Amino acid sequence: MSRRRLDSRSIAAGLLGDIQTQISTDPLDSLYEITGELGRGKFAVVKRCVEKATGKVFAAKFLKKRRRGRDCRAEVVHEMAVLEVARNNPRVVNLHVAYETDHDIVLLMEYAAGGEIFDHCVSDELLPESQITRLIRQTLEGVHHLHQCGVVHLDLKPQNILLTNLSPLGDIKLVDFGLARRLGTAGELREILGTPEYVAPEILNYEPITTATDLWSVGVIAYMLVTGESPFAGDNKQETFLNVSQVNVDFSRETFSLVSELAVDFIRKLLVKVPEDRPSAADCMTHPWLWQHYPGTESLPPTPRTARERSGGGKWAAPPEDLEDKENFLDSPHAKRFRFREEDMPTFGDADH
Ligand SMILES: Nc1ncnc2c1ncn2[C@@H]1O[C@H](COP(=O)(O)OP(=O)(O)OP(=O)(O)O)[C@@H](O)[C@H]1O
Repeated sequence: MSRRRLDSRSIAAGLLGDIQTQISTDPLDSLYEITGELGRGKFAVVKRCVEKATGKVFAAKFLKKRRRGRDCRAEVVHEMAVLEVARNNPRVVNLHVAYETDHDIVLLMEYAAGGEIFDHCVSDELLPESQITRLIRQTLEGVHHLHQCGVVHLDLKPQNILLTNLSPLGDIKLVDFGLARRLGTAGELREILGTPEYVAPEILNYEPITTATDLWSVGVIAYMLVTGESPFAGDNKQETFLNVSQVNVDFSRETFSLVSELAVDFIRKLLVKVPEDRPSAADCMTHPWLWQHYPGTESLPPTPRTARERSGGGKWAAPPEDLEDKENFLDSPHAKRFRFREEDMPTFGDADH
């Protein structure tokens, strides 16, 4: 399987251009002090940055304006625009201000002090499911918000889900909107390539990209958090792509020996090849796995009383302000039930470890 190259037409598709945030050309170091590096990617480096006047810490993402000899300012502005679209959602990292230097645009963002959830996927000691379900719920809240705004993230992976605090474990913040795209503005979106291990089959098959593409990634992330393994990682890129396109995933008892059946059920429903068969973020929020450890609901399945079946791609109503408020969410007449068959359901209580 060969890796497709992005052409300028596909890159342009779905890019946002309007931003409200002023880009200052004043020297950054007059107001801020850089105190270390937090991470780096292909075209950006993220540094820890302290506001001199207040001592407040920010994450400064230095994005290269020229990449591979090409002017990429539009891509950087797009990343800012997506952050603005999602602004004020507690699950999405907040953009504070922006600066411009000769080579970079610098985005000063809210600092997530707890690091990446990736660290908890590769740690010897995995998180308890009660914490994992909380993090997945919050991730779904963020993803749901983006989808409500008509935006798909397209690069969801454990390295792009950060934590506000390490100990006690904080809340999640979604970062890195470089590959995010607006749906439905520039025709069909097909050609975006994320990280091989996390990329959905429709991307490899050059099929339309939809919100369901992000839900595949949520399935991969949940798999990694509960097992500590990457479900599709092969010995090389080709093998990884083959594993993804064949949905070659290990659900053996050995791998899942310490994992609840509800977790397996949740992940199985997301790692399906046909995007239309995956539950939406709102569907996922009603899956019983996510609520079995929720305070006061131990062993109780959620009861979406007025749930309606998914109606071929119909729109979701806005979720309640705080999706952690399970009562509101599930009692909403618009809440849609996760599409599991009754006979698929394990007995509650049996599954909890
Ligand atoms: N707001 C933040 N607070 C703390 N750390 C951050 C923040 N934003 C980013 N980082 C760290 O920097 C890393 C790289 O950030 P980001 O993914 O946005 O850069 P990128 O260059 O777009 O990466 P890639 O090329 O992998 O897509 C993150 O994985 C994270 O570890």
